[in-house]
Amino acid sequence: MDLCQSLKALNRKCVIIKVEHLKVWTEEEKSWWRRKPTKPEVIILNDVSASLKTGDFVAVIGPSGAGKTTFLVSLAGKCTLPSSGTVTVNGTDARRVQRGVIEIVPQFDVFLDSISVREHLVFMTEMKLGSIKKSPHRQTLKNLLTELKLKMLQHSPISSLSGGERRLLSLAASLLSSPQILICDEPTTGLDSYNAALIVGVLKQLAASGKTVICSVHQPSSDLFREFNSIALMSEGRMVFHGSQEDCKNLFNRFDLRCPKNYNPAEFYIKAVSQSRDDYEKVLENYCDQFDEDESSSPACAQMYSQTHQRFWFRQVQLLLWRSTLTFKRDIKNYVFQLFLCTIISSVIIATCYVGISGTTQRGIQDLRGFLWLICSEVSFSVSYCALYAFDSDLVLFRREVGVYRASAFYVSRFLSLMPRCVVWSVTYVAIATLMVELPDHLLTSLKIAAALVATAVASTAYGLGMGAIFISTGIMGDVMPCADLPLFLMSGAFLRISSLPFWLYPVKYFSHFYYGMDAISNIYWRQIDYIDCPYNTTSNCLRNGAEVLAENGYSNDFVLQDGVGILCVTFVWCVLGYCGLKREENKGYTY
Ligand SMILES: Nc1ncnc2c1ncn2[C@@H]1O[C@H](COP(=O)(O)OP(=O)(O)OP(=O)(O)O)[C@@H](O)[C@H]1O
Repeated sequence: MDLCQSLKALNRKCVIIKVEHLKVWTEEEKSWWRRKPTKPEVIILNDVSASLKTGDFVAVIGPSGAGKTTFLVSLAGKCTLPSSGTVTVNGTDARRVQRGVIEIVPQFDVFLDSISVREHLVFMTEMKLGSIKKSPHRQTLKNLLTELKLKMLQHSPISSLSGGERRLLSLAASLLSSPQILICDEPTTGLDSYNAALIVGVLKQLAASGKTVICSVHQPSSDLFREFNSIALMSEGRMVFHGSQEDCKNLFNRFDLRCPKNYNPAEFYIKAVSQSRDDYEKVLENYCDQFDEDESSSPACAQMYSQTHQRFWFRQVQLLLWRSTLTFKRDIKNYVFQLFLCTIISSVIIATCYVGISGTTQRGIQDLRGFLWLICSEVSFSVSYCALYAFDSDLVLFRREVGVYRASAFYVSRFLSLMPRCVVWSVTYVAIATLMVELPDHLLTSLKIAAALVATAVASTAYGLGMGAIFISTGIMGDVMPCADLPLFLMSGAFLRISSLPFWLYPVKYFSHFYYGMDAISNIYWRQIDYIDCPYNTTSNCLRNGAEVLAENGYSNDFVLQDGVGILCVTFVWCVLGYCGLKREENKGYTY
């Protein structure tokens, strides 16, 4: 019986993952003007085959750049690079297995830092398992907090955790769904020996309980390395060896490659395949996959495991909003400061400049127009620029949480989380800025103007969020937005009579939230002005009442219906465009 046959006989366990002739590469990049290759195609994984069983606790080792992370991400079915070959989990393509069967703990943790450990885990439990009010879910969370020594830290903000504690939290979130296959990318890197041993101990227990645990490990100590019952040695994108520690030792010994006493075997194997190409080739030639082709289809392997499901869309929105509220509560000082700086100070400045103005005189018409434009533009610009960067900080988190919730739920929750700002900003502006202005029926008119500005602010938020989502990956939204703003605010009627617009530009006004906002608040004010004083000795044409002012600007007659429908349409269009931008980011896949 040759070595391969004896290995096969020894390893008759249930094969969970089967990797066959996996090849992963990056595509050649060309400059778009000269069509010359700027970056050649790079093969990252080259004809990798392996079979992983229940109870395997695999250490994936190899020199830097060997392809370990790419291999792990492919096992999890999350690799977005071009590939050929297959990765199957009990016969099903890894990319299509049920949610929660495979979980990956990436090398770099990404969390919403301002929330606490418990809040993060409650959010993940709710998203992955179901209501935290259900006793089994509460128990799962409690057990994980105890087993991973996170109980004492459960109320600490994630920002205050050490690197090791963050790793434990990442692991806890992955274990919530009780995955059959757990993949960890360098779980011990950067940890002290106590925390590294703690994590490896937990992972070993999981493997002993019948799960498959695969970890890439960077320079593991001899003690840690011994804990793994299987190793996968990679070099230059190839699987040099995969099997038990004993088999690896025997295989290397056959070629007179003996690990000296007291020498770390992991380091020895990595050194052997990195230093001598002959050794690497010899081992590679004699390495054989240890499992039969048909093992993955054995009845014992047919069970499917974890019970996770995606929550209803509305519940996802609610949970995401709950998480944003937690961040908001922690950052409340910041928001109050923003409110003071952006709104209170600027509205006080406006109020002091427009003391006592009234639209009942010819001179007052210009002042009133300027005043209305200022409050409309200040509100629109401040909320839209705030929304523009809303996804900037969240993108990495969003791409890390791909699959946990739907992109549409995330978009809607982000949009809704900005609504309080639209109300508070508009009401504060109107309340302060109109204090010294002479308005007919002051309170009622201010309330009407505030309501119109809230609606304009909602459309401006949709516009800012949409632009942010469309240009998010390029990071140029701050450059593009001012260009897009220009035609939109020219349509407001504040700088250019709408009736003077060339006919081909006329439709643009229907895309402008500035136009609808100005049209609404101008109508609210000027419709109440029945008489405008016209001095005898004036040389210019007099506007006799508010209706003439509105007509001169080119504002509408049926403003409630037109502006209401217009603002709804603009909001909807920007939301759809923004959602498409975010969906494009989601389609790029999981970031690791
Ligand atoms: N998306 C990508 N685009 C271009 N090159 C990539 C991409 N992902 C990986 N690579 C390249 O593929 C090679 C293997 O990367 P990988 O991260 O899988 O190696 P690794 O063994 O995990 O390395 P390390 O131990 O340093 O983390 C590296 O040379 C890397 O630069």
